[in-house]
Amino acid sequence: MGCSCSKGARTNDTIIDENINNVKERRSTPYIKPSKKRKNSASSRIANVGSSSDGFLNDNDTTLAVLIPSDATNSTPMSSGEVSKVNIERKSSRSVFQRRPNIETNKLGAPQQPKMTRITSVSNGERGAQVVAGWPSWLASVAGEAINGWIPRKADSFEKLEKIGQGTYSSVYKARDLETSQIVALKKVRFANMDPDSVRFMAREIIILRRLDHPNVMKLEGLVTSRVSGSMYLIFEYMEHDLAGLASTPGVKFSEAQIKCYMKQLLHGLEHCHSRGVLHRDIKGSNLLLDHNNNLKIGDFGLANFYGDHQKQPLTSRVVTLWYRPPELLFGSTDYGVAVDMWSTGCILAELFNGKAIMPGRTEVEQLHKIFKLCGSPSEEYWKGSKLPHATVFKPQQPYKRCVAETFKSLPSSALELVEVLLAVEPHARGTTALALKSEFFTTKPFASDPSSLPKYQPRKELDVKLQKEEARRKKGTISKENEMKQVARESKAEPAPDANAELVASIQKRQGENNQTSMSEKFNPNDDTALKSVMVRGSSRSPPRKELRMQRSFVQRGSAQLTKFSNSVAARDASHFAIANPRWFEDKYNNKKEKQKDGDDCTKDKEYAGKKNILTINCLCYVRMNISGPLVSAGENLDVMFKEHERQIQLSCLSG
Ligand SMILES: Nc1ncnc2c1ncn2[C@@H]1O[C@H](COP(=O)(O)OP(=O)(O)OP(=O)(O)O)[C@@H](O)[C@H]1O
Repeated sequence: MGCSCSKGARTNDTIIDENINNVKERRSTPYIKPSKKRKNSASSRIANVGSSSDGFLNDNDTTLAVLIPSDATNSTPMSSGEVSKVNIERKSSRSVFQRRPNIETNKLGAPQQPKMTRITSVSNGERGAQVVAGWPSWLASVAGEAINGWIPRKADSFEKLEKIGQGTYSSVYKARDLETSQIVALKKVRFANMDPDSVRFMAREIIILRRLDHPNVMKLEGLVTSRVSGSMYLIFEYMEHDLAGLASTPGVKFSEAQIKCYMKQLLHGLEHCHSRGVLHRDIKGSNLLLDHNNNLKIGDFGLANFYGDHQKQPLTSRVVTLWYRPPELLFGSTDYGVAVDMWSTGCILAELFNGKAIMPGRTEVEQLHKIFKLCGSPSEEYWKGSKLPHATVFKPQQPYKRCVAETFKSLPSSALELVEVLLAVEPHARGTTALALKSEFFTTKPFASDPSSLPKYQPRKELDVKLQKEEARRKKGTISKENEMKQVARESKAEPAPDANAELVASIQKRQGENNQTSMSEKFNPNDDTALKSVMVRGSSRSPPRKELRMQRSFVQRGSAQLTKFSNSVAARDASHFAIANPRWFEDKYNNKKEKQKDGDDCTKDKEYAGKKNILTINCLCYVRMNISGPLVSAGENLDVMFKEHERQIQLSCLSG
């Protein structure tokens, strides 16, 4: 899915056709008029309760309509030719409450890859109906498809209990559904001035979530929105844990059967996503949520997108958290498939046995180096056949030898075998979820445990929130040194590197590069506190070494031309300081036509989103310094020398810190 400002001359009607032809409505609950109450589903109830005391209703939410996923009972499939017509015609009479036709199937009954879905404006008639249903017009006009067929739930039918997570563009609250007494998670999405691009971005997440229906995929239960406040809540089942948090809990050690249990669920969930034409593109432990019975659900579809043969637009390569990012994305591939999720899955499998992340790179260059050192460099044929934008720059003069088996010799052989497959440097060799599920890892003893037979763990979310608050206070300098050390000791040992964090700096640099072809040394003043402030190396509380930026700076000077082309920097949370210190980035971010044309809409949106991730994410408990790096040599220079030098610089800067 791209966005409505994408290329091509397709009409809205065509777009609606595609969407309707390919969307399977997950809800089977018939639409119930708001005056009726339903008893069984959190998502299909309409409350009539008064205001909650926690302010949930205080920001104009008293006027909110509560949104309820709905379906009409009439769902007769129709030919694609009919769909558009009927859809357009029906919208006035049946408005938004019609059930969506099922996803198309091929002759064998297998679901066909959905065509690329575009978020698009709906017509006035449909929008009008959506507004009547309780949706704010700003939402209906931009994200009609995302809300189509659903009606709002009222905010006052939920009692907010506490904040349990802070995402990049969202806050997540634990809340009680007052109609069912069920505990749910409410993900509040903010929109800056109801900015259409961010609304579309959120809409893509909703459309994707609505297309998925599997026990191992987080289910979107419904939506709550405000006519006026510019925020919206996604309702999810409440999950007590996430895999990264659990794995890093002191005293928690997973057995082989337990790891199999989690991996099996992850692969089943992914299999479902892939079969529906969805790539997750951010598989990592913290996005794998677990309920109290150890049922795993893949969450956070904020970076997910559709893929497949129909996918004509390039996808962005700037997705997936760095530690879990496959080499083809680091090479700049914009035409990729399920293999990206398979790579991340391989990283998680090895990590669960290893007890810590296996390739914790801090820059994209370092990440690639770690990949080459562990998994070997790609074959000659791969390089020859590769049209990847950055491949020639990164081709080492001497191939790197693979040493996965030596590195993970302590793993059970069937696990190692699967790791070997999933961490193949060449994407086609990673196989599919189905193949992985048939591997010996799952078919030999000890078999995967039943989730409910696993130990029940103490919920950690509340603790995590406390830790985040402490961390925030610490950053403000209000926590004593002693407490700080305690804090560091509690930090997760396998906390991933900042999310898709190259994008922010890349965007900044790109924009700066386009406007001002000067070297980065002028852009990053090593004495500038905005770039250096509050930097903490993971697991250490020492202050940021200024040297690093200086060294990186001189590095950059050599390769500045390349750097403006594709910065591979890894910015930590502190990128936010930099971003904030560069307001022009904000001004430019939606106006850079050049970038849009070049990268396609998906790329642009994802970069913007990833940029936002850097700005807003504060839930990670670990911090790394901002490394300004990237392709530091011009094509033709010796890559091995570059890697060595890069590593030396990082080591030096760590030592000098
Ligand atoms: N259903 C849920 N139950 C409990 N906690 C949840 C649930 N969904 C999300 N969370 C928590 O809220 C936090 C943010 O959620 P999510 O990852 O969906 O948002 P995001 O803005 O995309 O975040 P990120 O920047 O980490 O990718 C996570 O740390 C997660 O643990």
